[in-house]
Formats: sequence, C-alpha cells, structure tokens
Amino acid sequence: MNAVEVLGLHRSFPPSRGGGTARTALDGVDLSVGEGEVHALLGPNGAGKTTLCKILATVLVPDAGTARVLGHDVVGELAAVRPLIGCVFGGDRGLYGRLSARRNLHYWGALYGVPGREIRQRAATLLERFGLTAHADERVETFSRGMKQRLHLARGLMHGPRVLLLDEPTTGMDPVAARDFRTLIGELREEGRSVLLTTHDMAEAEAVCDRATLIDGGRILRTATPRELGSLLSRHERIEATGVPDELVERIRIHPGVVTVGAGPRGATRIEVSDRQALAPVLRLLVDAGVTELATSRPGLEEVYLSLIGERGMEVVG
Ligand SMILES: Nc1ncnc2c1ncn2[C@@H]1O[C@H](COP(=O)(O)OP(=O)(O)OP(=O)(O)O)[C@@H](O)[C@H]1O
Repeated sequence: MNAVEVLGLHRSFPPSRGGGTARTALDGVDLSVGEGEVHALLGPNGAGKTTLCKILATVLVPDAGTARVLGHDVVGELAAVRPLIGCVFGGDRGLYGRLSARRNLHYWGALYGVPGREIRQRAATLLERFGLTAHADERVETFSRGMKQRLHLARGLMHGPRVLLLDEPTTGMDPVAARDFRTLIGELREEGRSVLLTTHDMAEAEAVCDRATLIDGGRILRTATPRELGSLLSRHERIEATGVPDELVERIRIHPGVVTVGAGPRGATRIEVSDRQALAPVLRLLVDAGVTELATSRPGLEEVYLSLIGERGMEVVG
C-alpha cells in the first residue's frame, strides 16, 4: 500500500467576480508516494503544488479523480485520513499569535485527541527537537518567521502522523535551520514516516528526497530519483576547466565525442562529451596543456528542472 496514491486528479477554480477565466490548478495528476518515502514536489509558482497538498489534507475537494492516504479516500473517508496526516503549510495560518508556543502545541494535541498525559510530554519533546525550549512560553506573535516555521513543523508532528505534507517548509528559515531541517527529514524517514514535500529549492530536494516529481501548469512532467532526472537531461559528462588557452579550446571543439564547448561559471570553459570514453582523451589534452583547475560532473537536478520547465523556473522565489 502506498502512503499517497493520486489518480487523474482535476481541480479548477471559478473566475473571480471581477471577471477573467477559470483556472485549472490540477489537470489530471497521477502521483504515488511509497511508505517511508521522502518525495519532493517541485514546480514554479502556480504549478498546483499547494492545491494538491490541500486535497490530500482534506481541506479542498477535487473536481474529478481520486486521492488516497494509506488506502483511505480523502473525500469519502475523512475521519480515517485526518489522524494519519500532519500538514505544515507555513505562513501564519494555524498558529495562535497570542498563545505561547507550548500552548499552541497543547491546543493542537487536544484537537487531535492526544491523551492529556501525553500532550505535555510530546510538546516538551518537540519544542526541544526544534530548538524552541528557551522560547516555549513566549507569545508566538513575537517569534521570527523561522521560529514560526519550526513551530509549524512541531505542530504537524504533535499527533504522530504517519504521512507528512510539508508545503514549502523551509521558507523563511536561515541556512542553519534549513540544514537542521534536512536532518529532521532523515529522522522522519528512519521513523518510517512518509513525506511529501513541496519546494522551490532544488538543492534541498536533491539532498533529502528519494524521488522527485516535477509539476507545471497542473500537469506532472516527470517522476524520478534525483539521479535519474539528472541523466534524463543528458547522458553526457561535463568538464569545467579554468585557464584553457584559446587554441586548445578550438582543438577540443573538433575532438571526437565532444558535443559542446561553451562558457562555464566564473570564467571557466564548459565542455560536454557524449560518453565516458571521450572523457579521458580530452582530460589528457587539458592536463598536457598545463590546465590544473578541472572538474568533471553530471547535470544536477536544478539543470534538469530548468530545462524541463524552462525560463519560468527562474521566476520562482521563496
Ligand atoms: N482559492 C483559489 N481561487 C482561485 N484560484 C486559485 C485558488 N487557489 C489556487 N488557485 C490557482 O490555481 C493555480 C495553482 O495554484 P497553487 O497554489 O496550487 O500553486 P503552487 O504550485 O502551490 O504555487 P505557489 O508556489 O505559488 O504556492 C494557480 O493558477 C492559482 O492562481
């Protein structure tokens, strides 16, 4: 059984009162997240990520198609689905600014029917886990964005859900907190929980996920491991070399197996070769010419994403 199973999901929003046309947020989406899997959903603004999370979180109903969480239908079996999922939607919604962090967690625990004795213990453990113990009894409205985000995560874990839906969970976090977040995702995986995580951050997806799904305009483009996505873009090897003499650039350009030669980052020359066999002779040419700053690599998830989604991917902001 999958943690999440989505088939043919459609959802549109009617035009606003001021006019305009209906917006299709999801246009026949299929997606599965295995038990214990960390799955990233990557896409630019308006791709449909939040709409999908909201349907899985049972707060929005699809127009067509089905969505199941651990085998339970999100529309027909609400009562079964809700305790299984923990949602972190970010922003200010769902946190009570006038209450302390601890009280927010107590409230949420009670709402989810966590036994009274356990509520205090769990809240204290989560506050510690998210580095909020020192501020546990301060009003949440005084918290920074990053602290609120960590409290959101703690809240999402209060009732021990088996499936976590995290919508842009690191938005607003500083880099240290974002790194801790990666550790947290690893821990959740070890605990056997499943995670569906939406993000704009390719490095984050690549670092934490088992598989990533690219979504754009309400349609799924690809689902694959970060590594597979990389090799989809190019089966080529890439060399980046600094200080390559011009005449050597020209010789390399016409060398068998070399596909492209262009500008790389920070003044480097970027050479793409079509297979590993072409790699060694080109590297030898460079080394023989005294080039010492050399790196070989394969394309990362970010390049795949940009190539599939195109320039619009660049508009994405956190
Ligand atoms: N309540 C709503 N009313 C009208 N249109 C909506 C509503 N919610 C979403 N949409 C539209 O549906 C599309 C998908 O939006 P959605 O929020 O799911 O995208 P997203 O991938 O989460 O983007 P972002 O990263 O900006 O949150 C967008 O065109 C959006 O304008």
